[in-house]
Amino acid sequence: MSDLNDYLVRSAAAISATVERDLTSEMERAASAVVSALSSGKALLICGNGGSASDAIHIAGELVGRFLKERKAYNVIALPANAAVLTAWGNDYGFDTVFSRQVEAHGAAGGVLLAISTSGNSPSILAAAEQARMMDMTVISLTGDTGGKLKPLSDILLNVPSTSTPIIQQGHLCLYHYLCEVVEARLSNG
Ligand SMILES: O=C(CO)[C@@H](O)[C@H](O)[C@H](O)[C@H](O)COP(=O)(O)O
Repeated sequence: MSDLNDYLVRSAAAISATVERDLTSEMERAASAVVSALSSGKALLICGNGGSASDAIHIAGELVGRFLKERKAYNVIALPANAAVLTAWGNDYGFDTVFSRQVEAHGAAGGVLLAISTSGNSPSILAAAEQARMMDMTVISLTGDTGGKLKPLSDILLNVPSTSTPIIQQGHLCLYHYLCEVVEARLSNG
């Protein structure tokens, strides 16, 4: 088998393992929390580092703009997208609180934080989840196999059964595209 096909087989295996884990009920709870927040004027805030920062921005693009349907804009903010806040706060106070500071700014009780971390152990993500919990927000986490230190800070854990960062990220893409589809369908039919 070529290296490419081997990579594709390993990627598909992680998706199959996610099917076997059966995250159906967790995904239903996640979609309900997001629909409830957005329909009551609360924000969905999303954070992640590196590739997961790109994922956060990707999700905000789908939900502020459009995914599959023409409909109103939704109140969704990708916290890694604000370079001025990241650099000012990170430079002056340290990187670990760059997302928690923004949760404090934009979050509210009844809102949702979607925390994306393949390891589940990134300090900036843990601090954001702690801040969201303090503010009575729902914390939905996209992680790798164990959920790491983020698991006990999460109300809903969507964990892809792999320990490879890029392969976990590929699983996250499937999960959050599905979440966008369900949220958009429910909000635009409501
Ligand atoms: O995209 C990749 C690897 O695929 C990297 O940029 C990766 O996201 C970074 O190393 C992150 O800092 C990893 O953080 P986390 O997923 O463990 O929270």
